[in-house]
Parts: sequence; structure tokens; C-alpha cells
Amino acid sequence: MKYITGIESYSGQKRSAVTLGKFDGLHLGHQKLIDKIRSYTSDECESIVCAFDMHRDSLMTGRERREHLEPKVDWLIDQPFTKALREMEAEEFIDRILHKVLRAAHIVVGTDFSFGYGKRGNAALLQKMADQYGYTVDVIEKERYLGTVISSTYIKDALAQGDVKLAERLLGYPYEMTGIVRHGKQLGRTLGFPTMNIEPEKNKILPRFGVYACRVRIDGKWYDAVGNAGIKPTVTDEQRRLLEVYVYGYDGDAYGKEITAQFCEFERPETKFGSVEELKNNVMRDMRYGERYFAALREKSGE
Ligand SMILES: Cc1cc2nc3c(=O)[nH]c(=O)nc-3n(C[C@H](O)[C@H](O)[C@H](O)COP(=O)(O)O)c2cc1C
Ligand SMILES: Nc1ncnc2c1ncn2[C@@H]1O[C@H](COP(=O)(O)OP(=O)(O)OP(=O)(O)O)[C@@H](O)[C@H]1O
Repeated sequence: MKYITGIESYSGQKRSAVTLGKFDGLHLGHQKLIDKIRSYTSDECESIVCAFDMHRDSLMTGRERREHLEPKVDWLIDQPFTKALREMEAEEFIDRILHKVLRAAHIVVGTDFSFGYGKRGNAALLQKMADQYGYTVDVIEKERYLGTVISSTYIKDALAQGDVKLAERLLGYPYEMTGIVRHGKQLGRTLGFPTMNIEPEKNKILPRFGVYACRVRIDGKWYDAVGNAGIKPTVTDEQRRLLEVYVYGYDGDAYGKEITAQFCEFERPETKFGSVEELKNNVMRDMRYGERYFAALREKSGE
């Protein structure tokens, strides 16, 4: 996959199958559009995801989006949502960007896709200009989960409530975050539970502050874990968002390593305990919860 920032730097020579939108999270709805552009790829036609970057709190970092799309499409264009773009007339966007720059042969959008100044551009306008510019348009019905349309907003709402299981159903994969293991206050070790701290990127959304059963990848190997997403109000006033995980069966030194954590199930909200002793007792209970969670999972899958 080729990755660029800004449509103007596109240098593809072939015709293209293009899909456009914010694509935050690459959920099951987005995946339908991506499958469609992939179905058009050939010696003459490359697939392009054009993702508008809104610079707001997001389900995915830019790197995560790249990694998810890497094996799937030929091009990922990250397009900052600039004033010039916001104010471009829809017809000009079709002519200048889709036709002249991207050489679109196929355009794939969801039913509610809108673009151009005042959001005047939509699927109907794309269809109206299709013959003139020689492209086809696929307007994909919105994918639903139990009757509700899947959207990035819906997934953000689920995460805000700690419902990481629902988020996983809507995404089609577990919600996750990646970071370099940093030194904490090193209190955990003295309290009897050594942990790994990772900090989310600035705009990366953490689920509701609280304790979760997690899966953690260290050096390519997956481990069961239990972790707290939040600000550790019992021991610090710093307000720094962190995910802190206790990893079962890992006794190496993970400082400086990049790890990825997947959120499996919400256990309880993060709490400001009255004493470190109370915190410790609760973390011990969380560890037993995590053991039960993964034991039950294994039993279910017959392992
Ligand atoms: C499973 C688990 C649950 C936790 N729950 C809370 C909590 O509810 N409230 C809180 O203030 N800190 C919580 N913590 C964070 C602890 O305060 C932290 O692990 C301890 O102070 C060690 O921090 P350190 O890594 O900076 O040394 C939790 C940590 C873990 C691993
Ligand atoms: N559930 C869905 N099924 C099919 N296509 C979808 C679905 N959701 C969005 N799309 C389409 O995917 C493209 C990118 O959508 P976009 O990420 O902008 O919207 P979204 O997921 O609804 O996010 P938000 O909630 O932030 O509006 C658009 O063409 C949109 O119409």
C-alpha cells in the first residue's frame, strides 16, 4: 500500500476505485465499502481510500489506520480537512479531485455521504455526473447491528460507557491501543502487582475509565491481562491518561517495549480509594476477576 498525505501529492497512473469519508475506526460499515473498491482492482485499476482527517478525538491513530489498510488497498490518502477543501464546490471536487487527480473509474460511498461546500455534494450528485466523467457509482446501504446503523459515533458512545464488547461487534475486531511501556511511580511492584503503563496518543480515545480484562501483545506473543484505563486518582492528581496492565505469566522486563492491549470486558469503574491498602485489596480482587474471565473463556472454547 502506498501512503500519502494530501490528495494533491497523488501520483498514481492508473484509473482508480475510490471510497471517501472519515473512516475513523474502520468499522463493519466501512469494511463493506473497502470490500467493494477491492473488487474493482485489476491491472488497470487501483483501490484508494481517501480519509478526511478531522483532527478530533478518534478511535484510531493514523498509524493504526495505515496498519489496518496495508494488506487491503493500493493507496491510503490522509486528507486534512482544510478550509480550502471545506469551501470547494461539490462540482469542482468531482472535476478537479475525483476526475483529474484520482482518475476515478469507480466511486463507492455510503447512502449518507456528503461533500463540498455546504455539504451540497452527495450520492445523487455523483450519479448525475457519472456519464459526463465516465465513472460508476456504488451507493452502499448502511450496515446495521441489531437494527441500529453502525457509525464511528455509535462506537464512541459504546466506549464512553465501557461497553467494549459492543464496540468489538461494531468494529469487527477488538478495540485496542498501542504504546511504549513507561516507568510509573514503581509503586505497583511494592504493592505486590508489577504493572506496565502505556500512554495513549493525544487524540486516541480511551474507553470509560475503569478496569478491563485485556489481551496484551508483547514481542509478538499474546498474554491475558487485567488493566486500568484512567488517571489513578488514588495515587496521583496528575490527570495523565494511562492504561496500566497487570500481565499474567509475564516476568520479563518490558520497559521501553512497544505493546498492544485489546479491551475484552469491562469489570468496574476506576475509583478514588480512601487508602492505598483499599486500592491494593481491590486490585487483588480485579486480578481474580481476570483469572475467572479468561478461565471461563477457555472453557467455552474447549481449550
Ligand atoms: C487492575 C488494576 C486496577 C486498578 N484500579 C485502580 C483504581 O480503581 N483507582 C486507582 O486510583 N488506581 C487504580 N489502579 C492503578 C494503581 O493505582 C497503580 O497500579 C499503582 O498505584 C501503581 O502505580 P505505578 O505503576 O505508577 O507504580 C489499578 C491498577 C490495576 C493494575
Ligand atoms: N454503517 C455503514 N454502512 C455502510 N457505509 C457506511 C456506514 N457508515 C458509514 N459509511 C460510509 O463510509 C464512508 C465513511 O463514513 P464516515 O466515517 O465519514 O461516517 P461514520 O462512520 O458514520 O462516522 P460518524 O459517526 O463520525 O459520522 C461514507 O461514505 C459513509 O457513508
